[in-house]
Amino acid sequence: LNAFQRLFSARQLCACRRCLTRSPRTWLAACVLLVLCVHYLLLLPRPLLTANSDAARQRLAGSAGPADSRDGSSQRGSEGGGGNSDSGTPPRHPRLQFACRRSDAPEWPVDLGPLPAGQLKLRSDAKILLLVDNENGPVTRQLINLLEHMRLSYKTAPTWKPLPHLTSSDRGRFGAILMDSLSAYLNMDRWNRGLLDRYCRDYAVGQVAAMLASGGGGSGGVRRRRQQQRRRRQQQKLYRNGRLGDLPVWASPVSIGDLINSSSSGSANIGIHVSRLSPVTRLTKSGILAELPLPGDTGAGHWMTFNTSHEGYGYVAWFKSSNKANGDSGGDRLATVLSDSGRYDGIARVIFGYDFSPWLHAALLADALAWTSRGRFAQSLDRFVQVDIDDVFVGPSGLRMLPNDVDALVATQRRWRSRFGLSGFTFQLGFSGRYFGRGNPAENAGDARLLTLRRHFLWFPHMYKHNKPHTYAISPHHSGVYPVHEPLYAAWRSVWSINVTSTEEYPHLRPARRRRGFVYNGVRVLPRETCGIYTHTVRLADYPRGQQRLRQLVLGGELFHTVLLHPICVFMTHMPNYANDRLAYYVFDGLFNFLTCHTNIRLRWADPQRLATLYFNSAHREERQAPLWLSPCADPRHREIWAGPKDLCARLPSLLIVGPQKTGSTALHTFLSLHPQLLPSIKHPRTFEEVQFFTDPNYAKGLLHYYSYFNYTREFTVNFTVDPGARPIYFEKSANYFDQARVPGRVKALLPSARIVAILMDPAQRAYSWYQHQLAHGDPAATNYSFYQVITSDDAAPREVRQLRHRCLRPGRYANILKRWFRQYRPRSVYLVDGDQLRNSPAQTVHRLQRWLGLKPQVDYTQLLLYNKRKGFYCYRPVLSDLTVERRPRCLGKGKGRRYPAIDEASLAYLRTYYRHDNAQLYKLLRRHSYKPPGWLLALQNGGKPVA
Ligand SMILES: Nc1ncnc2c1ncn2[C@@H]1O[C@H](COP(=O)(O)OS(=O)(=O)O)[C@@H](OP(=O)(O)O)[C@H]1O
Repeated sequence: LNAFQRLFSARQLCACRRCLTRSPRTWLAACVLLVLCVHYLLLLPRPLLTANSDAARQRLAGSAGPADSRDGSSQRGSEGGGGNSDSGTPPRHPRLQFACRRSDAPEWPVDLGPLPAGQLKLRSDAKILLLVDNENGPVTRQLINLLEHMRLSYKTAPTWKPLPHLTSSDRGRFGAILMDSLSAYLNMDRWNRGLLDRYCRDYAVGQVAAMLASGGGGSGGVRRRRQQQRRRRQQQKLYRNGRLGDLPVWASPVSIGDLINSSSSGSANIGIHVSRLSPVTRLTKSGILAELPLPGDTGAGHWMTFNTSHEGYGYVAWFKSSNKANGDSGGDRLATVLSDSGRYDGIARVIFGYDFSPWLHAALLADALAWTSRGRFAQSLDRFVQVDIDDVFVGPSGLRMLPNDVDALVATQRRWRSRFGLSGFTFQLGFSGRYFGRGNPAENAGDARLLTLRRHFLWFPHMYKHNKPHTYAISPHHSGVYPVHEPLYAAWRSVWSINVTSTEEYPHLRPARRRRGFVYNGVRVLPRETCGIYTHTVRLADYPRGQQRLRQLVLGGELFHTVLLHPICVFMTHMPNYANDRLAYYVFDGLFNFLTCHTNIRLRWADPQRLATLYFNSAHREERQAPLWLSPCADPRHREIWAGPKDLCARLPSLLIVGPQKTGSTALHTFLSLHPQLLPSIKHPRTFEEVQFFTDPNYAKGLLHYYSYFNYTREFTVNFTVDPGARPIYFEKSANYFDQARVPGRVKALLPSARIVAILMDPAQRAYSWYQHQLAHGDPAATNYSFYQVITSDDAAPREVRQLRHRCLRPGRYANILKRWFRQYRPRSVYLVDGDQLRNSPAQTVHRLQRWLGLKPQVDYTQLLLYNKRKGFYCYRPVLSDLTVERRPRCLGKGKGRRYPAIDEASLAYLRTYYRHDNAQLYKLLRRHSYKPPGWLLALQNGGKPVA
């Protein structure tokens, strides 16, 4: 009836009724017409007729093809009602087709038993321990990528080395153990394996591991080859009888090619069946049949399949070749993902027989982590999706939206709301008024239609004349959003009260998994994701590097991963994606269909205000911080859009003395300042020579704040005539940079080619010096507790004592801290000063440093630094602007080089033990990177005897 009503207008229908009542001949004609219609309807494709039947529902829900063609036809109706009836053209946009199938395999036994109970005393910020056999291997990279996507914190440790500390103060540090290679775990040395298993049992921590048929890939390098050989040997040892070490599981590799060939009807009937009953599946829809080859599969060919008869094990996913269909004997089923509820040895496990490149394994990995951790690492099933359309009026004539495209926009909103549960879904349109009505007549009609239907959408001001304020605004990155265009944020707040926006890191995008939101100047900035379509992607046939790429991106690729693993996704699309081939519908319909077919994800929509509240209040609390300030100097496009002072790039420091505290950093800073080419930062009234920009709360003050420390005229410093080729080097010293975890990344982002100087002195002496410093400042913890009491205090001690202990001990763990810096800077950009040498022979120390910095001219520090008997330290002779040197040396302030009793024996002994492991690590680290270890470290490694 609906179809009839659509085919004929109301007037035609009434006329028809009048005819029917008048003549019997018309009655006859009507009957013939009716018979023809019935006949036609019976010939219609079955899914339409049996939409409620089970089979049809599967096909409709799963296959974007038939479902969408139905939707397409109804949408066609609505589009036709608006624009297409004008032109009479059929819908132009392509549809993304894929098979959505349900498993019909008999269910495999499942482990319904409870997970083992342990003490469950985990630290509240429990991490995942990622045990890797191949640090740079593809599986490790995949795992790290997925963990970053899920924002789960992790610690990587090699399987063949001693395990990291698993507990701290009676609490477990790790909530799950993830491994790139089960065979490496099974071949671990007995002590490590015992320790790990014991930890897992005691703290009810599960294990998730991959077991590859090939034993892990990788090529090149002698070391790499040796590792491969080792792995191969491990595998061979493991397969002697096919049993996986001491687990009651047998494994055998299987080739997908062979499986497909052996199937009677080709690849169509080969797939991975996901259990309907397994307790592991959560994000992944149970009972699906994922077709092979799986989208996202990098195609290594061989899968590892498992077999077990132990009742504690359950099959999460398996192959079943169709030529043995309905094989209730179970002989043709080959498990690819296996779960172990822990009834065998008290440890819950999930084992994967392939890497994590296929989307199914990415989803099952998230499920496995949630299951083995009893929900600790479980994400919500809600996924909020917002779609922005940039520059709705901007585009060359011939590519812009027509009235029917605008109607399709409204119809799509409605369809997504009802079909995908995106209740209230509304497109956000970027208003760029300057370009309104700049197309051909049909396109101008499209622009007009957009305005007529304006209330169907949300709008944000964008680009030219931001005269449509709304509480959500997109940063116009053309005018310099990145790092953050500070005046723009200020204007948003003060003029339009805008407090939410989203942004990309223009012009260098980070991969989706690394994008983070931030709050700046009261504006909450959500990270924006890319969905593979841009202004220039207009037609599917012309999609860059082939349409197959876009297909893969949606069906299990990066875009699928983005929504699968991120609770909140803001996508930026562009006006031409909704005209022409309407690629936006191709992408999002395909994506939503694929997600609803294969996962239990609940698609949601919220307006930007709510979205920002959700994002910053719950899921990403830690992101309520300042943005990461990137250098506007590194890229010409950045420099072009930088709206701040033009000499910023020349003035940003290229040398940083990072501490740690109490190692002589002030002395080094003062001595370096004597050099005419080195220009220190302006003094701060409270922190003196220290800028402390990269630590909180100063970091939030922004780039201009940092710049202000270096914005002075040359007269401020000594006006030497230096080598004409030499340029001034701005530098700063902040001793608290060294051990703050966020600082190396922040420094690298803003000063990518800076040189870093750190001073290493005996950590025991450093800890004691800090205690004396606090004592001199009247710190109650230092006043009321002895040094020994402070450093040996435990978690039951008063808060201020624990804090002091922390500040005494933590910066001395040099190896761990230096590794953080080495992750950002190559060792050749990091100079390490021996603290004892700086104190006892500063001239030689600074000479070496000025050579490393390549300074011209070289300054003779033996003339400038003189030992002062009264002070017991070296003092300096200031250099005057007329190149003369002051006669009377000046010493550092009374807070540097204090007089206090020597450290007591008991404290020293305690600290020697405390730092033993760290010092050994430091020694190795320095050797590995070809540094000469400082004298005190050599002496300690030499059993306390000084080394010549
Ligand atoms: N020439 C000279 N003059 C004075 N002091 C010197 C000098 N060379 C090294 N030292 C040692 O520097 C220690 C202070 O370190 P910092 O400047 O890094 O301290 S701070 O973190 O900036 O507060 C300071 O620590 P204390 O002896 O505990 O006061 C000194 O041991």
